[in-house]
Amino acid sequence: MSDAIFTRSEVSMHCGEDDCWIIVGNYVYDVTKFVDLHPGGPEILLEFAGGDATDAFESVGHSMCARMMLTKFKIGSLPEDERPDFVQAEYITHAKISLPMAH
Ligand code: HEM
Repeated sequence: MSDAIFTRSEVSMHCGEDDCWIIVGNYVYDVTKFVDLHPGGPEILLEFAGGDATDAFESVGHSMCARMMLTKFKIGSLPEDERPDFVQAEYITHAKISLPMAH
C-alpha cells in the first residue's frame, strides 16, 4: 500500500475533514483519522488538507514522537518528478532514529 504513487493533483482532491491527505517531503499521508486528535488542533492540519505541509511540519519543530506517528499514516509517495529536491531524512523514511541528512 505504501508503494502507491499519488500525484500532487490526486492528493489535492482529498482536502476535507472527512478525507484529509497531506504531503510531507516525498510522501503522502492519509491523516483523516488523526485530524481531531492532533495536539496542535484540527484547524491547523486542515489548512494543509490536500496540500504540502512539509515546511509547516518542519518549522514547528515536531518531536521524534510526532515523526514516528506520521509514518503510521503513510499511504504512498509522490512521483519522482514531483518530489522536493532535498534528501528525505531517514527518521521519516524508516521510522528509526537518526540525524537528518545534510542538504
Ligand atoms: C500529520 C502530520 C502531523 C502529525 C503526526 C503531528 C503530530 C503532532 C504532535 C504529536 C504534537 C505534540 C508535540 C510534539 O510531539 O511535537 C504536535 C503539535 C503541534 N503541531 Fe503537529 N502534527 C502534524 C502536522 C502538523 C502540521 C501540518 C502543522 C502545521 C503547522 C502542525 C502544527 C502543530 C503545532 C503548532 C503544534 C504545537 C501545539 C502546542 O504545543 O500547543 N502539525 N503535532
